Amino acid sequence: MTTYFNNGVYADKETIKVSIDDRGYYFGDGVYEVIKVYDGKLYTDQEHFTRFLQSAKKIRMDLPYTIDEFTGIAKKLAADNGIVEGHVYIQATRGAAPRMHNFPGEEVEPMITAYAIHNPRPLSKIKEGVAVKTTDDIRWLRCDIKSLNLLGNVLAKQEAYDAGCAEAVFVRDGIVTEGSSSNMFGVKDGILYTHPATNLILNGITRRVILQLCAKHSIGVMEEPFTLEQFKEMDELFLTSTTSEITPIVSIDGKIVGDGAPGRVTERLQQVFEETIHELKME
Ligand SMILES: Cc1ncc(COP(=O)(O)O)c(CN[C@@H]2CONC2=O)c1O
Repeated sequence: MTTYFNNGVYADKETIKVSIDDRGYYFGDGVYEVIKVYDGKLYTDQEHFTRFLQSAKKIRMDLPYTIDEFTGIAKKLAADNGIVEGHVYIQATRGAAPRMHNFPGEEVEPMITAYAIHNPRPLSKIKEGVAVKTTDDIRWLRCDIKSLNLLGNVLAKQEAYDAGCAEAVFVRDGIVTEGSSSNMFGVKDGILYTHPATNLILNGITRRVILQLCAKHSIGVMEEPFTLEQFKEMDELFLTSTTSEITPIVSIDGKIVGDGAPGRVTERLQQVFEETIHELKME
């Protein structure tokens, strides 16, 4: 599998050597993106690479390429590896230097790696829905940065898996924020609710597509905080992410959501989301 490694080197993954002094390895000092590939084409790549540069800037790291240059790297990886349905993973760390918390000298360049892999759409989960488990949101207060600092997310996801659930729902001071690797949505009386895009959540690209689709199809939206109690009383729940698309939630902490099947508004959004994928394929 060809992999992108600093300065345009495309090599077999097994041949790439990353320094043990890399700050991503020491501190999680870096940022990342996951870009979906449908029918061999990148989906919402401009939005992902815009966020990639924004995340880097938020941690005071300058990346050496433009959005279009990153898009070119991702397209080449998808093409070189013959990816039809999958995703491109890309990350940038602050580079390799002797371990010290403060930033290394300017001679140390960011270390960028990327690869493209097959990853079929989770169609059964999208159709049937998943169970989720709540957990305290004990993460730092810059969840808006798509950083490599994912220990809080990893522990939450494992806690959900240990309980036989697919995702963890973070609750901070009684308010539902997001999932360990997804955004959270609820539907009550036909109105869509989701946490506002603040420092407490990642402003997901899929989340943005959903809100655009709601505006286009006249589905009311309330981007305001809601309590876990309110979340559990919603008629429908679903989660979104690049890899999960729109996945219905059929139970939360063992409590059945609605009638236990994906809701009407959820399925409508899945339908119009599917149309955006079809439009990409027709380009
Ligand atoms: C904490 C968190 N919130 C929300 C999202 C949804 O964002 P997107 O809609 O932009 O994907 C993700 C996606 N995380 C990526 C998506 O797939 N795997 C990941 O780690 C995430 O990690």
